[in-house]
Amino acid sequence: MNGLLSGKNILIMGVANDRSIAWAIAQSLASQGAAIAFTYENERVEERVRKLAGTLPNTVVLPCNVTVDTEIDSLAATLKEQFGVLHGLVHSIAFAKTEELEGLFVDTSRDGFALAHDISAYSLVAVAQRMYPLMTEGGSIMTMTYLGAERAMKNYNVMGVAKAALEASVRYLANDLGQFNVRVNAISAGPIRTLAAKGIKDFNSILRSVEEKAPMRRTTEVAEVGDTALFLMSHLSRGITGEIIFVDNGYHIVGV
Ligand SMILES: NC(=O)c1ccc[n+]([C@@H]2O[C@H](COP(=O)([O-])OP(=O)(O)OC[C@H]3O[C@@H](n4cnc5c(N)ncnc54)[C@H](O)[C@@H]3O)[C@@H](O)[C@H]2O)c1
Repeated sequence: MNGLLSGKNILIMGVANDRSIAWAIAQSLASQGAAIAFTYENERVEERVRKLAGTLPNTVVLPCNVTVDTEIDSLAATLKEQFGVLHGLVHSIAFAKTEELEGLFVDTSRDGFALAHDISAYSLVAVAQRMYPLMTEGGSIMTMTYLGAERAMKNYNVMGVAKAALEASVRYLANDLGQFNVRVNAISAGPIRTLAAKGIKDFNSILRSVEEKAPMRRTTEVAEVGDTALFLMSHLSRGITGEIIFVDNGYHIVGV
């Protein structure tokens, strides 16, 4: 097959089920010929991830809980063995305690703040650190963020602060890794009903407000994010790094 990503090896982290944004990204990348390595967080999701990966050609499935450095080390070693060269990394991982995603941000606990930042922001740095040395032919790294990084949004709370750290990390990583021909960007997606979104209180009212106010008058479809990820992973975006690209049907540009 001669696609935009033929001959490219891409690591996708963050598939939990067929609603995961990472899964939509995988489908877009596979449609253009990418060979994909998937990771799963733990045994609870392993079976589901293996089943999904099995529906695409050229895939491998490996474990990686991003809070454990040794698991990221083993992942890098296995990828080096299996792929030799890596061309892309998709980071689509976040977590905060449910109780921190409602009520007031001012009530955030020390533990909850640290955990949300560890999994949702630091993990990008931890993974990029071990993967860029495998990108010997140049590479593209991307992560997933949300408007709550820039605006104080009801119930998003500590996750918004973690996303702000993630977006700043994108810029610092981009500045570091450009010299190795590695680009680092983020997609800021509009709200999409996924497992992670279930944790956010009143998610339905957020979707309704987007339908009313977004210039395109509709919510974000997961395939729209997948196709932008395809652009970011391909040579078509070779001049873009350190950028946050909104895929939200224009919602973020609208005032009252
Ligand atoms: N759904 C939305 O509305 C929306 C909007 C903008 C950004 N995002 C972001 O998109 C990304 C993907 O979320 P999603 O909506 O597809 O939900 P999802 O629940 O399908 O994906 C979240 C993933 O994070 C993984 N994860 C959590 N803790 C982990 C750990 N310790 N180690 C390894 N993996 C871990 C989970 O296994 C899961 O695969 C997240 O960063 C999320 O914040 C989501």
